[in-house]
Amino acid sequence: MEGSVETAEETAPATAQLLDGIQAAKDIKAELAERIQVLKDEHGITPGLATVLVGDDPASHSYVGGKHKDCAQVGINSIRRDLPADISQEELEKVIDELNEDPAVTGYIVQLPLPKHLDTNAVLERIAPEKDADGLHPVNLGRLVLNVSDPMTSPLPCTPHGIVQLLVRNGLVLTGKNVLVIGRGVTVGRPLGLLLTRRQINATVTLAHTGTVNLPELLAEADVVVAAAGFPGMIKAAELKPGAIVLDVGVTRVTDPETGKTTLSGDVEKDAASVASWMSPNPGGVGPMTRAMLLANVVEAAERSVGILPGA
Ligand SMILES: Nc1nc(=O)c2c([nH]1)NC[C@@H]1CN(c3ccc(C(=O)N[C@@H](CCC(=O)O)C(=O)O)cc3)C=[N+]21
Repeated sequence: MEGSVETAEETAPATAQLLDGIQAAKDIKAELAERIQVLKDEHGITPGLATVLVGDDPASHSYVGGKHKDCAQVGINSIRRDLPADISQEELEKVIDELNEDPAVTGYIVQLPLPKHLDTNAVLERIAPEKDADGLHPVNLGRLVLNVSDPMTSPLPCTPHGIVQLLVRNGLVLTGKNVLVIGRGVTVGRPLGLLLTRRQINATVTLAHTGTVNLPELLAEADVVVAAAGFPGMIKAAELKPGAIVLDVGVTRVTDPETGKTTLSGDVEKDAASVASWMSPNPGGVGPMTRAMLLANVVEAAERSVGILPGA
């Protein structure tokens, strides 16, 4: 049109900056590799992560495989305990007791979900708190509630800690911000609320869930949205406050009814990037950070065991 000068900036669609979990996880792994070298050279110990996998769910197998690859990359020994789907509670608890006693195992995880006939809470409580690499033992979650949980004393849950690291490492400050966490699960939403409201982060947190009746109003006010509900595509661009920071945590396997092909889908629609200021992709966002924080928990457990204070 005559008289109007269009610049590239005006015509190009706005796109959020990337909260790149692959890059941040790579940086964290490089830092951990150095600390692992110190543990080996100066203290004569090699950190070891064990995984307990019950049954043959393909998704669980692929996650556990990824964790062992991560360990190899940074110099952590890894130990696999793959157990039959029909294992009894008693037999599984025997394996837990063995891992608690095994000096080669610095930390370990029991891959969730467990088959329905097993008592998950009883298994998680049986893990020695100092070997709890997931940070999900009641003692460690209790320390988080009591706000005596920092890397010096006990592990933090991996996904919430990974989310905080992803924000902090990109220079994002949350003091006084309205953070909307969607999902009250024990591994993400509930502990994340506790982590974000500590003085170091100082955010104002709203924890929404399936009983929430005013999600649109909450979204319109949210400076930061963490979607960890497990409903594919539930968050759309038009619902967000312009400039919001968006973290997509949910993962759902979606099977196309026509092709039968299965893909992973996050809770956030891709077009949200046109409204958000920062957005974590899925995959490539919080998932790799969760895995990096698992490694961090194992390294920190090893450091504590020889009297080094992690983070000191
Ligand atoms: N005791 C226990 N601890 C867990 O931490 C735990 C668990 N059980 N059960 C299952 C969930 C799920 N979870 C993921 C971690 C990383 C990715 C991840 O790295 N995802 C990649 C994509 C991987 C892919 O393509 O399959 C990404 O987001 O880029 C995914 C999922 C940990 N979990």
